[in-house]
Amino acid sequence: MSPAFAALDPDLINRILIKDFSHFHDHGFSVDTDVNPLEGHLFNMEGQKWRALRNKLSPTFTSGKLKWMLPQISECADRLVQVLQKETHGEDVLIRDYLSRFAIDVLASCAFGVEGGALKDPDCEFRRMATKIFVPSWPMRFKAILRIFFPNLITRLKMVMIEPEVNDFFFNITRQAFEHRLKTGLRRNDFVDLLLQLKQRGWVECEPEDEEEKEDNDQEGIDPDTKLELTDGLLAAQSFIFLAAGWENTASTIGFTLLLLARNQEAQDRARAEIADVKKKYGGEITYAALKDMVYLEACLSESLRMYPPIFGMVRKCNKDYILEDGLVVEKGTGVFVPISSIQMDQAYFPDPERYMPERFLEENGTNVYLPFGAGPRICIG
Ligand code: HEM
Repeated sequence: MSPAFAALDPDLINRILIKDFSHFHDHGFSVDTDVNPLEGHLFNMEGQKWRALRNKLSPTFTSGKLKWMLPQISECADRLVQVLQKETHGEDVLIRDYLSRFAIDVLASCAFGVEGGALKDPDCEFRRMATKIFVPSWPMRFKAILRIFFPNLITRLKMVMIEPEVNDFFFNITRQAFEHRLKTGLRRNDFVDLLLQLKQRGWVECEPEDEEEKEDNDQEGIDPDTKLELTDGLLAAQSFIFLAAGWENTASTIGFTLLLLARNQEAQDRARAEIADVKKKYGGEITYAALKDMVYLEACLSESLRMYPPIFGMVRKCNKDYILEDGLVVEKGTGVFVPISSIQMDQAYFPDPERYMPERFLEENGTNVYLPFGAGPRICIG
């Protein structure tokens, strides 16, 4: 077993994630993409390869591209409302399940270009396969635990880490989507279109409005010119992480926000009034600009992410000895942990931390202790 180091001081966290990132650029999960091609995604990639892939993928996650995908997201939201109206009959329901079905339909549509169908049929094939990523079989769970304690064993023994059925399902729908679009010329304004652009040209076009969002990730020790072969396997792995990283995080964020608003009538009334006002201003339509105008609703989501961050902590592997201010050395190979939820619930940084106060986020406070999406070059890309 290897030693680990937990960073609790905000300045130190800031140095690890941003200023001295070149010592901590990897998450530290060993993967063998020949055996597990779907594991070759951005989250698992390390060093030069990660840098090269992040440079290629970051233009696919600008607000301009999100605007593109809004019609697909709105369509799923309308379906969610219809299903709730049809199935609930004014009675209590487990909203978390509906949100999970909504999120999977959005991701199926945006990341794979297919209709997930989970809102219509909770047992649809897409949802069954996606569920197996989070609730794997017992042998897969055993291997996942083995990986935590003996990461190298998994790669040395060439163990399969994703159920073959799940691997084939997601690999095939991405390949079929590529083939279909190449044959028919169909464009859907989704992630598949962007991955196809990458496959064909090697880069994704940036709208002029997206220029200022371009990431500047030329970090010390990482060569931005590393060549990366954009195979179908590598591209399918990126749709796969879009699903794996986006599904539960999105459903849980909306779920907790609804719960907190249900418990805080004043905040709920203010959010409802804002939505009604903004809808009126935009002629009853929820456009991208209208969403940007819902500042209180955004503060409600931010406060919910403070209290219940879906990812409670971040991990890093120290890739180059690092000397702390008191002279202590964090040696190369040491695991580093940043506990997001404990910092965000610390009253030194957020007074009265148990209280739901969206107002905290109405003013730009430049805090470096609010980390639900991480920070620095490896911040959540979604
Ligand atoms: C409420 C929703 C979400 C939360 C709270 C969240 C949070 C996070 C966090 C904490 C990290 C780790 C950052 C680090 O290690 O420094 C991360 C990484 C990542 N997230 Fe998200 N995420 C969310 C939604 C999404 C969505 C919708 C996508 C879809 C594309 C996504 C894709 C990723 C990817 C690919 C990474 C790895 C980035 C890299 O290593 O360069 N996330 N996310």
